[in-house]
Amino acid sequence: MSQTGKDFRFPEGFLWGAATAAHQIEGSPLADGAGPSIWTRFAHTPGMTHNGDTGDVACDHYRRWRQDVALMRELGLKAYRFSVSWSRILPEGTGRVNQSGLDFYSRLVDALLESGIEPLLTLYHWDLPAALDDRGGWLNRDSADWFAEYGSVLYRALDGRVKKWVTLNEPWVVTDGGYLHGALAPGHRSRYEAPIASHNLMRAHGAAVQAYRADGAHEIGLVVNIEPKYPASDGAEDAGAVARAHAYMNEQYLHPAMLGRYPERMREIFGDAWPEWPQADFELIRQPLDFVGINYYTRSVTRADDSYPLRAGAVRQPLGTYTETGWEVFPQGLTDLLLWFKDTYGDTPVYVTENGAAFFDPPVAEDDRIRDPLRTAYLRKHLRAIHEAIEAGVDVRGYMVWSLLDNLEWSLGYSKRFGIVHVNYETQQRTPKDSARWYGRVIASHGSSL
Ligand SMILES: CO[C@H](O)c1c[n+]2c([nH]1)[C@H](O)[C@@H](O)[C@H](O)[C@H]2CO
Repeated sequence: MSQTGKDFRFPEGFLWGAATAAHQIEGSPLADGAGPSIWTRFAHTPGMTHNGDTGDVACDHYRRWRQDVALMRELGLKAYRFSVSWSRILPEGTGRVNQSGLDFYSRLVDALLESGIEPLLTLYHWDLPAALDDRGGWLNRDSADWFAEYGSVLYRALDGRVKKWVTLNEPWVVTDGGYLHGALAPGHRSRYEAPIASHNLMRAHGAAVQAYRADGAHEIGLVVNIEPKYPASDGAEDAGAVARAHAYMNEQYLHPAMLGRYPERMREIFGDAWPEWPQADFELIRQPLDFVGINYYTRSVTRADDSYPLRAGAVRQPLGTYTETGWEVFPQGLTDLLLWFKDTYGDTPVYVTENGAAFFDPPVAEDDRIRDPLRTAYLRKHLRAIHEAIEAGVDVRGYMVWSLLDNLEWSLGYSKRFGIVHVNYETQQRTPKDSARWYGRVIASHGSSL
């Protein structure tokens, strides 16, 4: 029972876990026959990342994975969401399979299962093989076939031991960051390329799900980052800005995947840069899914502005609490989003596949503790927000905290720490923060102690 007297016990079978991604934690990007990814290239391009930080070492998880699985077990995790590095499996992106790469993930999965931890495997968490980028990457319509081929190699090797598969992590970030604004790999800045990359990502998602239905026998879904948009005023201009921002981030991916069409406003947003798509593409994209993963971090109070392409921007809240990445702490937004998802797309099961915060953490104290009360408070509030949505009828099946470990925060390098476990990057020492110990108690109590 929590201090409030309310019992926040979650449904039986609710899956409690933590999430990471290959490029952010593994290191050794070219070990044992692996090929380079677009992030290997991007991070080694001067000026692209904070301090020139790269994933060459990261959390050295490629070599320390046994220790990390033991840590997950000690913390009491029941699930672990991780991604596979495509270019470890297929160094050229297609064709030749690198058995050493398959063996790494096979050993990891077996260790998780032996520890009573369910693996959730993400096929694509942003690290496209560089060899495929050389062939046009997500701008090439063949990318759907490349991705389905890659998925099938993993399905055949791991399905059965892995029973929950994710095709893409956050196609919006891949497109907005990698093709429109250029802040993420491959660093393109084109309003014409962005819709093409985005559409091919969704075609690839559909092709990988189709391939799974042929090769796999368990569950597969899509992970999206969605963010509730609230108008800065009750004026018509801001209402229009909210509608555009909502369509661009939240509906642009879920509508084709769940409804087989784009939201009306995409052409308003991109104008002549928004192509006419063949109807057959929507039959490919809209594949029945076993679940949808929702990554939630913050909300956006939105007003009209002259930014491109949205003509909409976020308004900082003077009384808001903000994390180190500048995101407002707003747990109600998660409840609102989960209710919106159910109202818009129906009763497809949902996992909150990422939720967490970067705060400035103090150093390890003499008692070996790292006191991170702000992170614990953030996680508690968001878990309570999920509980509220479940009570309102949303079928939320699990929660993966972002992240298990402090790790490489993409272009921000190692400057932001999201982990419930601290990583000393000089020594690779892992130290569970207070939030990790607290989370373990929440899991053991099935949420009652929230
Ligand atoms: C824009 O926020 C997104 O929902 C989002 C936040 N995050 C993500 N997506 C990515 O999936 C992770 O790789 C990031 O490390 C993590 C923290 O930044």
